[in-house]
Amino acid sequence: MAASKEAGAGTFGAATLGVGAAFVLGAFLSIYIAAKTHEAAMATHATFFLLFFVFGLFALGKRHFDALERGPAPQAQDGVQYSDGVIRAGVIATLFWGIAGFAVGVLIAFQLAFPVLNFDVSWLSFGRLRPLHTSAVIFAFGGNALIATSFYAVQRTCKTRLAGDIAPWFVFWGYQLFIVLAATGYLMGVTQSKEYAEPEWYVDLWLTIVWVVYLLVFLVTLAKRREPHIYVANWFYLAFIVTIAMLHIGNNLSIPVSLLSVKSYTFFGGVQDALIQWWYGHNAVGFFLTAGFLGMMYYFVPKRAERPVYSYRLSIIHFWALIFLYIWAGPHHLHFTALPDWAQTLGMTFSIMLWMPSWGGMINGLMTLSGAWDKLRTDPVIRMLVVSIAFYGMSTFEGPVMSIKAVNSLSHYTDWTIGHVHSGALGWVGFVSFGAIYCLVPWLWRRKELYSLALVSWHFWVATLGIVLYITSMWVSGIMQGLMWRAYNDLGLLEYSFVETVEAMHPFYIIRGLGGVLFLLGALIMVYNVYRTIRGDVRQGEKLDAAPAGSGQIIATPAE
Ligand code: HEM
Ligand code: HEM
Ligand SMILES: [Cu+2]
Repeated sequence: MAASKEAGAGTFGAATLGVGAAFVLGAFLSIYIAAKTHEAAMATHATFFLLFFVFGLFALGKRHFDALERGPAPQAQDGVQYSDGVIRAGVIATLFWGIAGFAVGVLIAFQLAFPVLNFDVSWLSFGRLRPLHTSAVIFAFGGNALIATSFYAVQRTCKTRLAGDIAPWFVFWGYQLFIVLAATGYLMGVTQSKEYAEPEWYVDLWLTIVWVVYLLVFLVTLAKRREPHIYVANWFYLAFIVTIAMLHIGNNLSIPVSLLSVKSYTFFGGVQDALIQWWYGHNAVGFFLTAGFLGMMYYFVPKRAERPVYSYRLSIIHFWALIFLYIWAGPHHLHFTALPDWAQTLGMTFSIMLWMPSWGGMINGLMTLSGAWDKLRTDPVIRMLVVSIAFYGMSTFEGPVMSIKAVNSLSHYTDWTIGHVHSGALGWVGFVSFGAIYCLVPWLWRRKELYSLALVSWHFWVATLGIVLYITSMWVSGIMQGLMWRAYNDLGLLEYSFVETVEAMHPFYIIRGLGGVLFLLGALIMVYNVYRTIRGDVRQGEKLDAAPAGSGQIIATPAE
């Protein structure tokens, strides 16, 4: 089906014309808004939209004329012409945004230690750079990694080409536009002040369009699969895509002031707004930072280890339990607030139960290596993947503990939360993505192996040391901070002033910053390694005892 579409590219297809028409309309709307608005930020963003549509039109035209004079069809695998170009672009975007996001993380870490680094410039102030960091690492780095790996896994496990010709590219470029709008918006002070959902209404609408196309590409690819079974990684990816759509729309319901203004007012007020926000925020962790990356784990760990998933049955239980429990746990972000007590207790209870399916997933991932444990020694990519699973286990144990109200009364608002976040973010999300990229690059660029496995090993150790410095310093700093806040003297007065707690945290902020530098350094080593691999180089004198895992076949179909 897809192949015939490729062959029949002689005339402008209906899809090309439809998308072209939509882009023309979009361009005119952008010009109108840019010309009429009184807000500099809106004018800037309308111009970005305009550029997107104009370049989009050129790209459509170029694609059409290239198709007219296309040479012999590219090489097929398993008799399928996979669409890999968009995945290659996704891998590069992941690396690019990863470096940007980590670098901003390092900067804001040092701003907390040395406030002079705010430079008295509003654009560079901590308040604007912090959401820039969180969005860059979660949505730009993590999101691109998820889109790219999901496009890879769904094609290979369904033995069919990705649905649509233009659609996957629209998802890719549309998503990059979303990132640029969000990031530049924060710098200009445009935000609706909802954590992890800072972008304003027009950016939200744009993301909704992109996301729906993403969902359609994924679903139609699944529907035209040439394998009877839908492999478990796809369920996790699908749960991620569907739930993020639901959360994004729910939490961003708002009324814009006018078509020409960036400002909007949220639908909800007071504690209802808080509850919706943390229903969103918690499940963004659950479905973006967890379910999506579990999809990655379920594809890349078995592939790299060349072993089937340890227990397919466990993966099914793990899946349903995880998605059922996660959705109720959001109130653990609102302990001791105006939220009714029963709701807080409900959130706590579901969080504690969540420990079980989380560890089910961890066990399934780790035990997939049974019989291949020697690969931990010989293959640093496997080592990276395994350690990511270990961090997943650690943060999903810490989370339930922190959700207990007695514990949360100490940990809430402190650096302990920040430590928890980054053991999940750096250890789990970061490492599983790095592992997947190290697998993907040789497969996508048709290289035998990476330029250097020794450099992967360096990346692994440098980054691991960075994570350890980050999270241990935050545990100490966080618990100290919490204890200092609640310390009373004999007269019943507070023992410490606020500024004394800030002073006490200073050394730990420096340690955290250094940890961040190491993590960033590791990522730069990866970029170099990937660059040399793409160029087709192999490092001299390197002993390759790790057998490269082949690509193109489904390694793990159900054992039953
Ligand atoms: C070089 C690596 C990194 C450094 C140095 C770093 C540093 C920081 C700093 C200083 C903060 C603000 C903490 C505060 O307000 O007290 C922060 C927040 C945050 N970072 Fe990172 N970060 C890094 C990587 C990442 C990655 C890879 C992710 C996710 C995949 C991530 C996710 C987050 C999140 C979600 C928050 C907000 C936490 C909260 O509000 O509780 N970070 N980071
Ligand atoms: C069973 C799994 C988990 C549970 C029950 C859980 C629970 C919690 C709790 C209780 C908090 C503190 C809320 C507060 O005091 O404000 C928290 C914060 C957070 N957790 Fe987890 N966690 C889990 C797994 C994870 C994982 C795997 C990640 C990252 C990949 C993660 C990312 C975060 C983030 C980003 C925050 C900070 C939210 C904010 O205030 O900005 N969590 N989690
Ligand atoms: Cu949560």
